[in-house]
Amino acid sequence: MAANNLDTQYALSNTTYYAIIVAGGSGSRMQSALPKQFLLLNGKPVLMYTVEAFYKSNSRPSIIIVLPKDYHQYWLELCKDHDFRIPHHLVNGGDTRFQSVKNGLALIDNPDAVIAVHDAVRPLTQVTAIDNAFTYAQQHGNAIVAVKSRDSIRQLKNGISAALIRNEIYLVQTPQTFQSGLLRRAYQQPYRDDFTDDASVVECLGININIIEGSYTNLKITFPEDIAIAEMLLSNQQ
Ligand SMILES: Nc1ccn([C@@H]2O[C@H](COP(=O)(O)OP(=O)(O)OP(=O)(O)O)[C@@H](O)[C@H]2O)c(=O)n1
Ligand SMILES: C[C@](O)(CO)[C@H](O)COP(=O)(O)O
Repeated sequence: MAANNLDTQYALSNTTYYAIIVAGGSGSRMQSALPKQFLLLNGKPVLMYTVEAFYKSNSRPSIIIVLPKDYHQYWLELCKDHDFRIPHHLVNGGDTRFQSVKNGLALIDNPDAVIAVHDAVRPLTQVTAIDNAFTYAQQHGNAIVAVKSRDSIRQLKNGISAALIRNEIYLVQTPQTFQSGLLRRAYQQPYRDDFTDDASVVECLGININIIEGSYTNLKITFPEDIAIAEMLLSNQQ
């Protein structure tokens, strides 16, 4: 675990809300030499937009950024270049998103914490979604943001396709927010390939996952074309 050595370093111990921003991936589908969390959107790195959204929220969580271990120095230099001073702590990423979340969790020892896990590569998340997720999880144990499918949905199995009921289908996003004890217990389970998000890990404990309203613009930057879409959406927001 590496600590951020900017003058933004601060103690994690006594806030209730925490955000684990997972930026430990390599972005293979983006096919760029630089991991996508550091790519520029209208001149500013993706990860900075994401951290800013949490910093601007009313919840004002303590922020933990999970980075690939070879990119800590690179990030610190980016922070200096962009005069980025939002307080945060840095942790090494793992080989999977699951392991990266686990590494972030290891930094939090407050049993009363409410923890949001968020993809670094969702820079367009709205502050209201962050606040709603924290508040809902504090009251009900967990909350994930998701949007209803706008397209018709079919499932293809063994060559046979079948329509699914669209109104029952949600597309899951982040933040995904949980009471600390629950998330910690969930991440003690052995890794499985079908753990594609935090909700799937927690659900494995037999817990019902609460869905709250997300936004269609909460894009996950995954493929090269997503950069232009994100830049356009950001320009519209300003
Ligand atoms: N070992 C990993 C893998 C992913 N992530 C993070 O999880 C988020 C969502 O993952 P994804 O979009 O799949 O990112 P990558 O794994 O980097 O992309 P790809 O699957 O295309 O390689 C990203 O912010 C990514 O940095 C992480 O922290 N640690
Ligand atoms: C966590 C997530 O963003 C929810 O939609 C998604 O599951 C990440 O998936 P990926 O395969 O790591 O892109």
